[in-house]
Amino acid sequence: MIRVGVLGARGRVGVEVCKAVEAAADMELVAAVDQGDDIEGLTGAEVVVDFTHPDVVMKNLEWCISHGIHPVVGTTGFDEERLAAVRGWLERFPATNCLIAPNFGIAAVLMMHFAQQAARFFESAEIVELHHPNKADAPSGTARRTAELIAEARAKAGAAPMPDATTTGLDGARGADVGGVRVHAVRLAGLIAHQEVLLGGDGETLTIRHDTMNRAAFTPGVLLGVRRVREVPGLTVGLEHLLDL
Ligand SMILES: NC(=O)C1=CN([C@@H]2O[C@H](COP(=O)(O)OP(=O)(O)OC[C@H]3O[C@@H](n4cnc5c(N)ncnc54)[C@H](OP(=O)(O)O)[C@@H]3O)[C@@H](O)[C@H]2O)C=CC1
Ligand SMILES: O=C(O)C1=N[C@H](C(=O)O)C[C@H](O)C1
Repeated sequence: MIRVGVLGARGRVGVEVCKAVEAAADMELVAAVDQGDDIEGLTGAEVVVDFTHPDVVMKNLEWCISHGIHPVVGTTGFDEERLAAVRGWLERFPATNCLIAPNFGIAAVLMMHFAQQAARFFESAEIVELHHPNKADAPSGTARRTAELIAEARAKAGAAPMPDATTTGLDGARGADVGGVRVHAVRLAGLIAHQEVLLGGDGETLTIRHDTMNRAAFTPGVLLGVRRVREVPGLTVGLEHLLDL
């Protein structure tokens, strides 16, 4: 039995993660911790799943790693500086590993993978992410990661800058620039989590769309991470590394 703790246990995703861990035959939910609870309650867990908030996740990770607990992290807001800090903590505690995934949905991981594969065949690529209005961050971690993957694929292929003759207009109208890829964030009541990757070329376009219908959709990926994190040394970023893509 894997002893699992959950941070953000009363949150939208945390609730689903607790249910999934409790239903898994090879796991035991030993601690469910949320805002105002004592993090020391996680002592005794082998793996901790974190779905909290970008403002608190770094403190949580430092605590878990320094206590020899392997974190599986869904919380977003990671940039290179944050990832470097996590790598530094893991170097000090080399028996501890960490998985950070901007999206634990299997279909979302495939969407990112397909976008990366397609990127080099098109002149233009833009991303539209659409989420519920209670989301803390913009753009989404998924959109930011997708843009990075597209930018990497374009650079590797020696692609020219994307055509864009815009010189005037309202600030923000062209979205955020992530490595040269424009990312547009929609926040709309009724939505959960969705993304379109728009690719355009000579006389044709390709749209890759992903839709999350409920938050239980993240749990098979989270359980996979919990099962595998102890075997994958150091820091792993992205669930794709645990899938045979
Ligand atoms: N990687 C993935 O597949 C996915 C990632 N996410 C990301 O996960 C994060 C959480 O999303 P979501 O569940 O919608 O958010 P919620 O706000 O619904 O849940 C977060 C929970 O964490 C609690 N919390 C805040 N600070 C702490 C703390 N220091 N210790 C313990 N608990 C704390 C919050 O309490 P309170 O409300 O009182 O502050 C809340 O109950 C976001 O960054 C989101 O982008 C979401 C979906 C999928
Ligand atoms: O906050 C959310 O809801 C989600 N956050 C993650 C992100 O920022 O990419 C994953 C998914 O989009 C849902």
